[in-house]
Amino acid sequence: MGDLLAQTPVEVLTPEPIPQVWIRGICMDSRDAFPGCLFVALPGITTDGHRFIPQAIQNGAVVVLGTQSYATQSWPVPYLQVRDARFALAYLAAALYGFPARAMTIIGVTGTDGKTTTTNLIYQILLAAGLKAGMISTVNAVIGDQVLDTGFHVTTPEAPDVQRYLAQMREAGLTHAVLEATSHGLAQDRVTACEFDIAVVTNITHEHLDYHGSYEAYRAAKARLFQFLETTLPKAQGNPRLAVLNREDVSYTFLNDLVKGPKVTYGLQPDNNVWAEAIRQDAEGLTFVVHAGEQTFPIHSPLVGDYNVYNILAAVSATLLGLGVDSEAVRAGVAALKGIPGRMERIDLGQDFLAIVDFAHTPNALKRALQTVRQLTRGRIIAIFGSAGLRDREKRRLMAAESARLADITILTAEDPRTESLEEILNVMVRAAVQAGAVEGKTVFRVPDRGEAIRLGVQMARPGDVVIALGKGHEQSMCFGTVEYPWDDRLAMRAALAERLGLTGYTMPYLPTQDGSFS
Ligand SMILES: CC(=O)N[C@H]1[C@@H](OP(=O)(O)OP(=O)(O)OC[C@H]2O[C@@H](n3ccc(=O)[nH]c3=O)[C@H](O)[C@@H]2O)O[C@H](CO)[C@@H](O)[C@@H]1O[C@H](C)C(=O)N[C@@H](C)C(=O)N[C@H](CCC(=O)O)C(=O)O
Ligand SMILES: Nc1ncnc2c1ncn2[C@@H]1O[C@H](COP(=O)(O)OP(=O)(O)OP(=O)(O)O)[C@@H](O)[C@H]1O
Repeated sequence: MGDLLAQTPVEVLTPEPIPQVWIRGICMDSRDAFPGCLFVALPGITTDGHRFIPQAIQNGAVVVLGTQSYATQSWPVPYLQVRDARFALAYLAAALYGFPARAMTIIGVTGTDGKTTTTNLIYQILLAAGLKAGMISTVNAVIGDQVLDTGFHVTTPEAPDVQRYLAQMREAGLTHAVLEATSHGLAQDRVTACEFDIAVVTNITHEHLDYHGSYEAYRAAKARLFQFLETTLPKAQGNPRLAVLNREDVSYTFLNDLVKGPKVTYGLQPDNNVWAEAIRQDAEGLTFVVHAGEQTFPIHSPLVGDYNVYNILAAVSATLLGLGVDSEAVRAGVAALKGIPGRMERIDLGQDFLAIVDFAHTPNALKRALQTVRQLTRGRIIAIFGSAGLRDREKRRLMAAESARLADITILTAEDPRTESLEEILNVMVRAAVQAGAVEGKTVFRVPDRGEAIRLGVQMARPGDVVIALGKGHEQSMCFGTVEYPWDDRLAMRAALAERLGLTGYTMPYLPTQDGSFS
């Protein structure tokens, strides 16, 4: 334990000498504690990990680390007091795995919307350049040939998992890793000690203000990714240190002032290091000309949504300018990303209108998604979405109002209400839609059951319309109360389309709202 701590900047406040205990692993949840582990007690939002020290010891923890005063602790195993348990957890996990990030080039991607897409674009470009790359993103972690499911709801895994994935990548001989870093992940030190070489921001708009308290605090959490660039240690393979900033985003001035080291900007204007012109969007995707430093080349992406131009420019900045990847590999990598599950994913059972499932769950993403589908149709847009319980409350109003302005018909429904009242969430949203000009029963509808809502949207569709279900994307469950029910918007959309078309073999997934047991 002492050897491990000596490799980290963690300061132990307990006056006794650090015990020479061999630890077999680190755990932060007493329920997962195992013989020989170090238990890190985290002060949480709902409870406090210190309360579970007895259970962790019972399950086999041989050392405990926490922030409560050592003077008040009396346990049969050593207790180490530190100032910041999450910071200590991250560094100790990195040390336990031999600081895997130091052996690789690490690219971090943060932002409100577009992280997964940009992470995947960078990953594909690295592969096209012949580099051995891995990736940790919302949808999965890819380590060589292995694809690991990172869970339903957490995008950036906990620090011990991040370090374990990185160690697996190093062992598999990978040289590059792309990490999606959420604001929660950054604020909770899940990616601290990841030795970032390149930091990329997509945009910083409105999201998670419930957790962070204010836009400024949310932005500060995202900015940590750029601060990490300053602390990355020299690597044998060199440090391609670079900050990649979106000059056309509201975060730009703040981040530009903060970043003192090398940086590049991207955007649509020619005053950027990387910029785009001659953008064309059709059903086949996006085509445009990229200017990157001294180079100019055409690019085609099968992705739908003009906001993806920004995601692609961010990926070009990180790879071509940051890592010296050539433009052919950039073009091949961008072309290789055909789509991401649940992002502008088309569901086609032969109907005469477009049916789409998208993951937009912020006001900005919803706006961009609806603007995109407007370009794909001369018909009407029927938008179906809700807003999660126990998460940012302010965005409910903003999203409903945005849809009232941009869609022809808005159907408001359940989206992970958790322990909040679904009825109250919908009341707030309907009110905001009406204030923005929608008419209840005519252009805005309240349908608590998500399957019914999708069914209604599909039934209302006329030839040439777009029916778009937003907010759940690739996700595989929906939370009512404290129970996760299996749910997939894509299955629900297929079932609703099949009903309309008279096809058999498709079933609407069950949700508790279907029998009125949860409203
Ligand atoms: C809101 C939030 O960020 N919650 C995180 C937070 O939980 P918390 O503070 O409520 O923890 P707590 O329940 O009070 O427990 C405190 C400590 O006691 C421990 N405990 C608890 C019970 C017990 O019996 N034994 C025990 O040891 C817990 O493991 C924890 O270490 O600390 C936990 C431990 O680090 C995280 O797992 C948990 O993430 C939960 C799973 C979560 O839902 N997070 C979401 C909001 C999240 O992180 N999302 C982001 C953003 C996604 C996006 O941008 O779209 C993400 O990166 O996925
Ligand atoms: N650059 C962008 N600007 C605005 N909206 C975007 C952008 N890129 C993607 N989106 C929208 O955001 C949705 C989610 O995209 P993506 O998964 O790439 O973002 P994310 O930041 O990883 O989201 P999350 O943090 O929730 O995992 C997409 O379905 C699309 O509607």
